[in-house]
Amino acid sequence: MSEISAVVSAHLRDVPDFPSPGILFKDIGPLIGDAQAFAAVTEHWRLRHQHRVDAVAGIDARGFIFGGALALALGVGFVPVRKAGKLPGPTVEKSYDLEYGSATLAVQRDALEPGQRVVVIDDVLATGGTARAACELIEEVDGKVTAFEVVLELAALDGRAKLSRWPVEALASS
Ligand SMILES: O=P(O)(O)OC[C@H]1O[C@H](OP(=O)(O)OP(=O)(O)O)[C@H](O)[C@@H]1O
Ligand SMILES: Nc1ncnc2[nH]cnc12
Repeated sequence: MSEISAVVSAHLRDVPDFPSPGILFKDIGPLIGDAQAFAAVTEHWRLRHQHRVDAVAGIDARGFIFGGALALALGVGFVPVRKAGKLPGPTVEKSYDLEYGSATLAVQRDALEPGQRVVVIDDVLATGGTARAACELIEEVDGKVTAFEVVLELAALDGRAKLSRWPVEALASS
């Protein structure tokens, strides 16, 4: 196990039956509550994406926490991929299914300049529905997705199968 994988794994909390019965929820609370662990994640990604991206996109809501920190560390702008109905002005939207429900994501049409390179950030990759919708939205507003980065991958749910068009990196897997 790599050092960053061990740090992440040591700072995640399992919460059974949340938000609905049968779901084993992976809580990132302890990870972002620990300054050193949070910084280690951000620094790991900064080194991987430095000089390779023009913007960071984060997925509502937990992807905002990690993506915002990474954008600051890289010195690039941040693009929020928000739950629908929250962003003003013209948007593009996409509906999708996730492990415990369904939702719609939105991005502002003018969020990027054509061809800008974007790394998409989230906390958990489960079935992959959320991540695919987010990556497709970035492409719809003319961005180029360089990678999808996630803190934790739930490998048994095979979210990667929905993301074959983009490089996928997970800091830890369970
Ligand atoms: O791979 P999937 O099955 O699509 O699930 C992964 C998504 O589920 C969670 O988001 P949620 O919609 O619960 O939003 P939140 O961050 O606001 O809690 C998580 O933060 C991912 O975005
Ligand atoms: N099991 C899980 N834990 C945390 N976030 C999730 N998003 C989708 N499935 C999840």
